[in-house]
Amino acid sequence: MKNDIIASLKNKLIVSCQAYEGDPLFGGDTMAKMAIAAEQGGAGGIRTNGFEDIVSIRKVTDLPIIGIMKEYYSGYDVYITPTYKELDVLEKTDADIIALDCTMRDRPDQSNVSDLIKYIKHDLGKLVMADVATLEEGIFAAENGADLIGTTLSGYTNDTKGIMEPDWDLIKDLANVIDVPIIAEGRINTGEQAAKALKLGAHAVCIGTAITRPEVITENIVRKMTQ
Ligand SMILES: CC(=O)N[C@H](C=O)[C@@H](O)[C@H](O)[C@H](O)COP(=O)(O)O
Repeated sequence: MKNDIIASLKNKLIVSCQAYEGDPLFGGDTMAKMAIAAEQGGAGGIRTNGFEDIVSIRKVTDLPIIGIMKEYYSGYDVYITPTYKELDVLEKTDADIIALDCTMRDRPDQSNVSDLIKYIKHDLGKLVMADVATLEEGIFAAENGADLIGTTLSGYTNDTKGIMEPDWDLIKDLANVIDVPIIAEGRINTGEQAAKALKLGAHAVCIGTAITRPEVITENIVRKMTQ
């Protein structure tokens, strides 16, 4: 069953359906509609944030769901499923896969990546997607049992800040070095880029902003029109 879920994602597009409080599309109802639209368009999986959105999306699709819970703790940079507290919320959902920050940065509850991965796999019985920013973090997460490795955090840590394109080198290096399937994620905005990620060895591609954040898509177009 678990292997089937991973196999079903091969060469597929995962659409990240996320909106924050204050965003025009915020809410479980709109995120569920986004997920339906993604499925109609041929997506093979959904990534989404928080209890309400996961539950709302599960009601409308059988596609594999990657669930995260973003929580911001003062004094800490880790915010994608940072502590056991968020895992205990995600446990109550039907997300198939739980994604979490697997960088080496300090976590608010002093937990560590290795124990968190074990907890998700063995105690919660769910698949683990490790969101990383570097090759070393990807290798560490794979060695510690992660089922999928995502390039999600490249460009968003002190070490990797300033990368504006998808991190092609990271996608390629992870795919070459690690047996665990790689999800190419972060700043992939076109079909051509998604196809390139697969060619570099990614198992699947996850796209958010370019599909599900119309305010950002609009802003980018308007900016180009006024340049
Ligand atoms: C760094 C971070 O917090 N990434 C988040 C992870 O869930 C989301 O905000 C991104 O939208 C997602 O990774 C997809 O990336 P993009 O939106 O670039 O296609």
